[in-house]
Amino acid sequence: MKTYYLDQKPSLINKYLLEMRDVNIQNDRLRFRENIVRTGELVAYEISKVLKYKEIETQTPLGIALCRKPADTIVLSTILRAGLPFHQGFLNMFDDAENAFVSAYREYDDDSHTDFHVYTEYIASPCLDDKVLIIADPMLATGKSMEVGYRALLKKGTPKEVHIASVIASTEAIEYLDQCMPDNVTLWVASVDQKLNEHSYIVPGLGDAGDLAFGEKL
Ligand SMILES: O=P(O)(O)OC[C@H]1O[C@H](OP(=O)(O)OP(=O)(O)O)[C@H](O)[C@@H]1O
Ligand SMILES: O=c1cc[nH]c(=O)[nH]1
Ligand SMILES: [Mg+2]
Repeated sequence: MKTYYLDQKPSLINKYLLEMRDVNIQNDRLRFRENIVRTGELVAYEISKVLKYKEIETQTPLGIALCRKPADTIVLSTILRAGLPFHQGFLNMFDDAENAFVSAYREYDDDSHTDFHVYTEYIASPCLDDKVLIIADPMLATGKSMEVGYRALLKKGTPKEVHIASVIASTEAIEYLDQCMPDNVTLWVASVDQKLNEHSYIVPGLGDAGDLAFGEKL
């Protein structure tokens, strides 16, 4: 699985990551969501550089200009709920894309909140046959939500190319996805952290992305 690490080069992604991680800044929910949106926009721009384009002659007021646009239909998909602002960032850039939504949630096996299974309940997706599928989820901790979401989406068709995008991924999640995803999948991560804690949260990470964006859930 080809993987791009986007914080390795200087860009504003680094500043947005700092603000999302900082315990004194991240509790401003409006800023937290906006930083995820903005990171989504920048990751989408990076992905846009590897897509195929077709040439189109377009009429300007003064003549014909040869322009280009993405050749394939793009489907933006996300995993509810933390994925919503990240998805919005992608949609700001790929404004005429089709869209898909999958829910995934952890169900812990006991009160210690260590072992869990990931279930998916809801899916709304267009046909994915021969399209470019981008799956955006800000956090890849164990990688299981992404795997479950990806498998649920594949019931809606066979994309020609798949891009997985995340804000923070653990090394474990990258290794996990590397062994369970096929060759036509490319991973784009803003940043990588080495550790997971006993609850499978990324350390240092940023905490719970869904709660920071939308508030705590029961
Ligand atoms: O790689 P994993 O170990 O599967 O963990 C990552 C998942 O955790 C977060 O969602 P969460 O389960 O917190 O749900 P939420 O979006 O409703 O907060 C995140 O958005 C991923 O979907
Ligand atoms: O670190 C993590 C792991 C799962 N979900 C999150 O929001 N953060
Ligand atoms: Mg959460």
